[in-house]
Amino acid sequence: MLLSDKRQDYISWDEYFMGVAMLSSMRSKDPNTQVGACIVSEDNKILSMGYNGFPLGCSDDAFPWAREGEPLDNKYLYTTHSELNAILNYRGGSLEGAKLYVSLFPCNECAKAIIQAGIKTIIYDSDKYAHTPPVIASKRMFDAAGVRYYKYEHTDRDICLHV
Ligand SMILES: O=c1[nH]c(=O)n([C@H]2C[C@H](O)[C@@H](COP(=O)(O)O)O2)cc1CO
Ligand SMILES: [Zn+2]
Repeated sequence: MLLSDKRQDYISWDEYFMGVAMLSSMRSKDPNTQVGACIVSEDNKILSMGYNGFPLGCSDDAFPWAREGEPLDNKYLYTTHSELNAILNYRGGSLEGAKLYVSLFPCNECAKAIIQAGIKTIIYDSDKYAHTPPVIASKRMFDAAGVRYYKYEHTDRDICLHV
């Protein structure tokens, strides 16, 4: 038998892909909630990434990032969610059978896109809106459609980037 000299403290697949999702979230201009997503093939290849932001051409300086106020004067009508951005950013064909790593549990609108895109597994971190109708509806649809979801398990490892 050959003795392997490989490193033992390499990061797991889940740490790797959730790390990429978290890094993507750092691109978000949303002052309150930054969300990142990373779509991965069944054989662990990264297919796409996304974060929450305004659509192309809609300047972060012209559109509002406020949470409150009149519907036309706050962010909710204008933001594209990280999961939808990750799906739309993929130009390579089918996402059938793919996995989605996301830093916040997907809302109902993203759930519809996720299901229709053929994504079959969700690995999420925060579920801070679990009690709200969009997330309750989302879980109801995932359960009906056979989309599996499980919470990311944090490890003790600190992953630092010094750039
Ligand atoms: O699944 C999601 N994905 C996603 O990208 N978002 C974005 C939209 C908003 O920019 C922000 C939520 O804002 P807030 O927490 O201030 O309500 O996160 C929100 C959700 C809701 O679950
Ligand atoms: Zn959403």
